[in-house]
This record gives sequence, C-alpha cells and structure tokens, in this order.
Amino acid sequence: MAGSAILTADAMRAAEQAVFDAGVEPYALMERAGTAAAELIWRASCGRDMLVLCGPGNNGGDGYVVARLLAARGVPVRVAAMGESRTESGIQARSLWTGSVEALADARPASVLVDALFGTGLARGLDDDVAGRLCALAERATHIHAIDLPSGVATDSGALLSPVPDYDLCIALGAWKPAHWLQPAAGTVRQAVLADIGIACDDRVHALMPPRLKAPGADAHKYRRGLVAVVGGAMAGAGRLASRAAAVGGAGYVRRLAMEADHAGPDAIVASVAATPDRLAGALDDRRIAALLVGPGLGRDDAARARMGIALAARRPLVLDADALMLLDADAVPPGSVLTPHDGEFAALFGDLPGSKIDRALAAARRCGSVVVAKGADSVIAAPDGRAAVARGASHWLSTAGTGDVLAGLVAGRLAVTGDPFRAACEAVWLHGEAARLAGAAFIADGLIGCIAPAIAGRL
Ligand SMILES: NC(=O)C1=CN([C@@H]2O[C@H](COP(=O)(O)OP(=O)(O)OC[C@H]3O[C@@H](n4cnc5c(N)ncnc54)[C@H](O)[C@@H]3O)[C@@H](O)[C@H]2O)[C@@H](O)CC1
Ligand SMILES: [K+]
Repeated sequence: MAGSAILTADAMRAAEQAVFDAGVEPYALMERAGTAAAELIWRASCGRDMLVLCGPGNNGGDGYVVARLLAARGVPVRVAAMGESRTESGIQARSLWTGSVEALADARPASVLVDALFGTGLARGLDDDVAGRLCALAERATHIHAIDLPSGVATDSGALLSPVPDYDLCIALGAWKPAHWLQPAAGTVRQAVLADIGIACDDRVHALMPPRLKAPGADAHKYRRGLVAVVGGAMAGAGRLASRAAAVGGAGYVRRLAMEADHAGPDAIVASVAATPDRLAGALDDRRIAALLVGPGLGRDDAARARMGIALAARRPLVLDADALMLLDADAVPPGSVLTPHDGEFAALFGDLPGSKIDRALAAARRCGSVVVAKGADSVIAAPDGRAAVARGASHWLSTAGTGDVLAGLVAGRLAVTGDPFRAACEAVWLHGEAARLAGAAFIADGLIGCIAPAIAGRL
C-alpha cells in the first residue's frame, strides 16, 4: 500500500519528527516539500502570473519556497502574507524570498492563486476577513492550488471550519490526510495529488486502491468459486438486485430465498420459496454457503426479525445490510461479519460516536468484531484490527434507489470468492465505484449491475 497512507495531523507530526531524528534538518524537509509542490504547480500553471498566500506557520514556509523556485524559473510571482513567519523553518524560507511581500488585505488578484496559508496546524476557522479575502482572490483566479490542504478544512475530520473556495489542485505533502478523502473537505478539491517527501508512513489507514483480481482458474467450478445465499423479504426487488450483483461480482452460484414465487430475474440465479422458518432454516443448512446476505428488502416486522434470526443462527459468513442493520443490536452482530450501513443505519446501530468518519467506523468495527463499510460520498471500510480504507470520488449518480442493494450483493459475491471480509469489502466498494463511473450519467441500479463486468475486466 505504499503511497496510500492517510495520516492525522498528530501522526504526520510524529512521522516528520522521525525524519528529523534520523538526521534530516527541519528546513531541508521544507525545501523538499516546497520543491515537490513547485514542480506540480509549474506543470499546471504554464507560466501564468501567480499570487502565493503565505500563513504564519510551516505551510506558509512551503509557500515562500514555492514562490522562490517558480520566480527562478521566470514565473511572474507575487507573495502576500498574513503577518510574520513564526516557525524556524518558515522564517528561513521567508528570508530566502528576495521579492516583496504584500499584506493579505491589500493583495491584488492573479491568474494562479497558491494557498499556503494553513495546513495541518489549523486550530480553528479562518478569521472572517482572512476567509473573505481568500475566497475573493480565488474568485478572480483561473487556477487555484492548495499546498497540503485547503485553508479552513479540519485536517482530521474533513469538516469546513470557515468558508473554503473550490480548488483545482491540492498537493498533499508526505502523506494523505483524512481531509483529502472525507467529505465535505474532499469535495472542495477537483484533483488531489500526493507529493513524496521521504516520510515513512504507517498505512493501516489508507486510500482505497484498485484491487488486483484473478480470473477463475482451470480447476474452478461453481461451488469452489463460491455459493452465495440471499435471504429475501417483503421487497423482492432488493433481493433480486443484490443476487444479480453477487453473481456478476464473482460468486459461482447464487441462491435467492424468496418469500413468494416470482420468475423475475436471470435464470442463472436459483430462486426458491423459503417463506416459513423451517423452509428457510433448511435452505440455509448447507455448509457450502460461503456468504449469506441478509437485509436488502427484508422488512422490519416480526416476520423479518424471525428471518434474520434464522440467518444469524445458520453460522455462515454474513453480510448485513439495510433492514437487518435496523433490526439488530450492535452486540448481537456475529463477529467476522461485514456490515454496510449508510449514515442513518450507522447511527441506529452504534449511536453518536465521536471523531471523524474514519474514527467512528473503526470504533464500530472494533465493537462488533466485524468489518464495517460506512457508506456515503466518502466510504470508509474499517476492520476490527485497526485497518481502514477510504474511498472518495464516487459518482453522485449513485444516489438512486437500489445501489445499496447492489453494493451488498457485491460484498457477498467477493466474500464468497475471497473468504476475507476486509478484502471483500474493499474490492466491492472499489468495483461499485468503478461500475458507477463506467455507467456514466443517469443510470439506475439495474444499469449499474451491467457495468460490474467491465469494472472487473479492467482489474484482471
Ligand atoms: N513540520 C515540518 O517540518 C513540515 C511541515 N510542512 C508544512 O507545514 C504544515 C504544518 O505547519 P504548522 O504546524 O506550522 O501549521 P500551519 O502552517 O498550518 O499553521 C500553524 C500556525 O497558524 C496558527 N493558526 C492556526 N489556526 C489559525 C487560524 N484559524 N487563524 C490564525 N492563525 C492560526 C497557529 O497558531 C500556528 O502559528 C503542513 O501542512 C505542511 O504544509 C512541510 O513543510 C513539510 C515539513
Ligand atoms: K494551504
């Protein structure tokens, strides 16, 4: 997972300290950061006139380095600062900038705006006059770049602490921070790139990377590829969507255990009526079931509760979604399951947990000993052992009925194939996002399923 670690502000400071302890001078690290940022900004700005806004800390120091290096390349650069530099490295970077420094309040706009006001040291929202000035200058610029982070976002939670303009490019220094991946902060940046500055990172929390998938081998057969059972409920369509997604997602065999006979859906999916507790328990008494999905379209009445109880008692690897998450108590989740809650289901199950979405998902995963996929425009996949993967940039067209059922089915399909809950959840979230990207605009959940096969083909 090299290059994908996501570090909080404290973890970033510790990683930087380790570099200093190894003998690197603090200012040398700032030069590395500024050099990497200057190179990226140089490529993106094509020599247009530029205004660099420098804050009082090390983020501002990076800004002075960028200004100096780009001026040396002939870019018409001006600098505007928010007071004097207060850190040793920042003071050194400021001293090497030989151009003039305007006051932020008086700074004239430029085509390219570089925001080096605040990074991981932001302690509160920007003062109104500073935020107002940043937004006004951004409005007049054609290209807006952020050094490390957009000024005004909370590094660890991705919250907006003051008004934040929209950025074309954000250059993350050394490692990703949660704000690069979590909403709403991630939504303020069109493109985020990571600049390597030689920092060693703990990557237990990381960006979701495209999976490496395998085609079935010569020895494959339907059961070896994985048998998925989907417990149907009151709303049969949800179970059908999930079943189709599980089948296309890689399972060798999908059984849909419905409440009533219906002949909708592909013939490849074996649908049978298992409406009574006995029939359902009998159907689930099969050791070959490698993943059992319960929740999509289940309902929330007594019958639904009874069906869920039977599913839990089957002791097969579980994927719990939708209504199952509303009926369950967090302490009753069988360890080793995968849960796929949206915000409302998450709150119903785990209550109001503190911290960022990453912190909350990790706490929930620890509490129930299971993988938790906290869904949304940013999705966090958390494992009970402290690993987490964060996905960003999912198509907003996914906000349509049935796409959650498709994701749950995909998780079940990948779980049947891999037998590894965290890996299955990561693969499923990535394939779901990629299928949505391939589906383009205005798709519905059925169309999304049609794009899973090309998404898989791209990762073989
Ligand atoms: N530590 C290092 O050596 C390195 C740091 N780097 C840069 O340094 C940044 C972190 O530097 P700092 O820790 O100095 O933090 P910042 O530069 O983000 O800002 C910290 C300063 O701003 C003040 N401040 C915080 N919130 C404020 C607000 N709302 N209004 C006014 N003042 C406020 C603080 O009191 C402090 O003086 C990173 O984001 C990155 O850009 C890079 O140069 C790589 C090396
Ligand atoms: K910044």
